[in-house]
Amino acid sequence: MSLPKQVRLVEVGPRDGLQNERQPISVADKVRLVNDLSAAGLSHIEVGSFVSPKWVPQMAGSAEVFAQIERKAGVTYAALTPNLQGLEAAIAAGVREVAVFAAASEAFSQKNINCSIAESLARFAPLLEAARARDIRVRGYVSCVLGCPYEGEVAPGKVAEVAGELHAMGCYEISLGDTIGTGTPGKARTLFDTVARAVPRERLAGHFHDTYGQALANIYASLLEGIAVFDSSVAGLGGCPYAKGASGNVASEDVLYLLDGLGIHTGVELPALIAAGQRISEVLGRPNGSRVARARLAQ
Ligand SMILES: CC(C)(COP(=O)([O-])OP(=O)([O-])OC[C@H]1O[C@@H](n2cnc3c(N)ncnc32)[C@H](O)[C@@H]1OP(=O)([O-])[O-])[C@@H](O)C(=O)NCCC(=O)NCCSC(=O)C[C@@](C)(O)CC(=O)[O-]
Repeated sequence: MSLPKQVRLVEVGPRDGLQNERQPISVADKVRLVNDLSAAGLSHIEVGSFVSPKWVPQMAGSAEVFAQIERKAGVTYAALTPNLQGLEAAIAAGVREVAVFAAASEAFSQKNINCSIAESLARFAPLLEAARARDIRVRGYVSCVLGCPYEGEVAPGKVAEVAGELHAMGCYEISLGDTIGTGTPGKARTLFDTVARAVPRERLAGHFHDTYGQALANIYASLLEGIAVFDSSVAGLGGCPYAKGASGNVASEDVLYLLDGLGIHTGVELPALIAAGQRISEVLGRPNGSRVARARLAQ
């Protein structure tokens, strides 16, 4: 299969990137990050989550962040919602696109959202129905697609089953999450090849964490499978609070450098993205997790 000419980057830094941070991050800093990202040309930004504040305290101020961001035309500002309560809160905050999140591993599902995979899908059904009635788009995630921190290997067929159900329920796109970053390129290809039998390829996205340094290789392998949507996190921020050892998502700057090098259009400007990542890294007092940013900033 030939490489896609265009890729949509879904920036998950403000949500997946910051959700695990224990130190307080001001609403102003979160708003600045989102605005910096849209200014860099990102057209799809996950701004926050409407989940239980007891489970993920860092996302508690998401409504305030949504109230204060500058909304650029043509940019999707999305939020994670685990249930109807989250959807209602998101709608009240002016959100027009939400994401539900399931897993391909029972143990991870229990740890992350306190229910089985089947219960989570049953919980998402009324959410999708309510969202459809109010013209809210819903994206779906499947976690642990290339390994689970509690169960180990995960069968591609199980991922296909969960992804297929989310798609059948009405999720317009399914993002496959290598939550703990254990995937390798051959496995990523087999995964997409398998899941594409249940969900059309153009409805699939890749969400790779870089824990084992395989994320860019996995993205390249996925491009070869015809996947043209990738989630990434500026400065490589983040990790899931319910996946011990999950480091940040692959850095958006590094993915952009790869795609620019392949001549694949994204609409995102590397210098502005590097500046956004460096700024939030300084706010957090962390080294910048993007290799490309570090190299460019050292020049
Ligand atoms: C799903 C629940 C709520 C179940 O949690 P539960 O305790 O089973 O829920 P419950 O329905 O029994 O409610 C318990 C309390 O939570 C409240 N509650 C209930 N729902 C909400 C809501 N939406 N917003 C705010 N509050 C809520 C509810 O009102 C109640 O409050 P109380 O009466 O005790 O004061 C909980 O487990 C939860 O919030 N989990 C979120 C976990 C999370 O956000 N994980 C990180 C995101 S997933 C991820 O990072 C992976 C991904 C997507 O990036 C892809 C990848 O890399 O794999």
